[in-house]
Amino acid sequence: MTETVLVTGSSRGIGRAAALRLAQDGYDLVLHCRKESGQAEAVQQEIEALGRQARILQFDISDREQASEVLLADVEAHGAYYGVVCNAGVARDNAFPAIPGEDWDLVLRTNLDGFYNVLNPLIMPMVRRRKPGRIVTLSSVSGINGNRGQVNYSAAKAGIIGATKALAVELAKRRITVNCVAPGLIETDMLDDVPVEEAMKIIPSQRLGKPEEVAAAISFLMSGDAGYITRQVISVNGGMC
Ligand SMILES: NC(=O)c1ccc[n+]([C@@H]2O[C@H](COP(=O)([O-])OP(=O)(O)OC[C@H]3O[C@@H](n4cnc5c(N)ncnc54)[C@H](O)[C@@H]3O)[C@@H](O)[C@H]2O)c1
Ligand SMILES: CC(C)C1=CC=C(C(=O)O)[C@@H](O)[C@H]1O
Repeated sequence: MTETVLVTGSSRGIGRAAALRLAQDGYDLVLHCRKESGQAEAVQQEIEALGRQARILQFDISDREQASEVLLADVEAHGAYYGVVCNAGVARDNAFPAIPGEDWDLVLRTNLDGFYNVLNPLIMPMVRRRKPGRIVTLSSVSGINGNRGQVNYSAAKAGIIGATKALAVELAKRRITVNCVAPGLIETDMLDDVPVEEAMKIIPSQRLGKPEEVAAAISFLMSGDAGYITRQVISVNGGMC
């Protein structure tokens, strides 16, 4: 039977690339978007053209009730997932004294609370499958190193690493691995406001990464070959440290 993987925020960027790569790997997909269903439908069509199935869920990952309701209804209708990629995320950059409270809350509620809101309803159905499973979260070089202008984002992304490692310990004996991918600067809409020429000075590879290069790491962690890898953070960042 074909296994199913949920990728949050899969209408564009890294999430889209991950969904397409996982479809090429042979999984059926549960795509997810907050509201822009046109882009998600385009990804759905690309996946169906690859011969795999894809359905689309819509919810705001910072909305605990909505996330739980939509996810539990999908699991009830189609069964528990083999894999989950917690990819959706936002940044609202500013020097710390200038971060308004609402941008602190938005970034923490989306990136860090999103971990709980998406995974909490899904874990017990995955455990009850009594089969191997895979969870991959998305942190950032900012979560590992801390980054100027990203105190809110760095806090949330560091929190994701801690949460990922702790959940990995809880689920290891259930054969469910939990790992994190930490990208550096990747060519997506998220970089629209980032001064890329400045950033280039700190990237040894001297180029931005491609969403497909992050998707390749996610693909490996999702695979059967990665069954003995858990509680790890894999950086995809051109050598930034
Ligand atoms: N692009 C980079 O350089 C970079 C670097 C490190 C980490 N990341 C991380 O990778 C992940 C993907 O980023 P990307 O570069 O593809 O960005 P992106 O902005 O292109 O995509 C982010 C996706 O998340 C969705 N999303 C955001 N908030 C949401 C919410 N509240 N509810 C539902 N969906 C929501 C967006 O709609 C979008 O589809 C993010 O977690 C990001 O923090 C990106
Ligand atoms: C280092 C800096 C230019 C940077 C790191 C990580 C990002 C991310 O989206 O995770 C970027 O926003 C960027 O600020």
